[in-house]
Amino acid sequence: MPEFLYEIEDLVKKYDGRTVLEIDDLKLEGNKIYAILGPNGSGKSTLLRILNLLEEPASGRVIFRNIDTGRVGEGVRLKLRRQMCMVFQHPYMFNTSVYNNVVYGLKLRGLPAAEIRERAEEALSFVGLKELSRRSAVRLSGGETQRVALARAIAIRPRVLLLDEPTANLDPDSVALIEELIRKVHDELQTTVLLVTHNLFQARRVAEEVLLLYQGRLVEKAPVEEIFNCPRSELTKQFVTGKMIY
Ligand SMILES: Nc1ncnc2c1ncn2[C@@H]1O[C@H](COP(=O)(O)OP(=O)(O)OP(=O)(O)O)[C@@H](O)[C@H]1O
Repeated sequence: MPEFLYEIEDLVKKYDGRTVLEIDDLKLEGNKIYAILGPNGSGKSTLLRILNLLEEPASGRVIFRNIDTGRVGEGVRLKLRRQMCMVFQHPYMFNTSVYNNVVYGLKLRGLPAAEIRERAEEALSFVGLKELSRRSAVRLSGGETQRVALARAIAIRPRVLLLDEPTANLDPDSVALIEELIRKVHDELQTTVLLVTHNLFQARRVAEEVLLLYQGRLVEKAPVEEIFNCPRSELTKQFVTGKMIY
């Protein structure tokens, strides 16, 4: 087992020549829940996409489980990507049943039919939606849609779950349910979770460690209690106390 799940070294990401992310050193452990916080445009989603190997940095290294992802071919990269799963704020649902949406990634991976069925049923039970399996996935509430997206991700049994604002625009009950599921995925399936959120309270409730980004830089990375109670950086202090204007 590698000591770190991810190691980032001297990473620079640019869009149209403009640097949007610059992280010198970041190490993430396996089997933890991390929240990624920061103002709009601070690079949270970009960091998530880079960790998901969806995008490559302009320079620097992204090491996943001791493998330098910039030095491998497409085949290995795909294998690494299949250990990760990203869930978006507005997950895309195929216009078919909930069940068919959950089995999609499993079919893509060519798993045997019996295992596909077993995993899909297990995942739908996990998120408490077994009774909705035959329903149309495009006619669900926002909270149900997120739970189907989580079931679809869980069925793949990823090592890392990357969540980009999964509860934005949900009502408080749905938010509570999704947060409970995030913890359950971590506790019962030993999945590492990286959660991008604007909700400071959510970070406090769910995360074990917090990363604060500001203008593309990693300002602070610390256990959740430290970030909220005794942050080292003045910027973090301003951010968590709501005094940062942005
Ligand atoms: N595909 C792209 N092309 C050009 N610029 C981009 C692209 N994606 C992001 N950016 C820019 O990169 C910077 C970081 O964006 P990013 O979406 O990662 O921030 P964020 O912290 O997730 O923001 P938010 O909280 O608003 O979602 C922003 O200035 C954004 O405009």
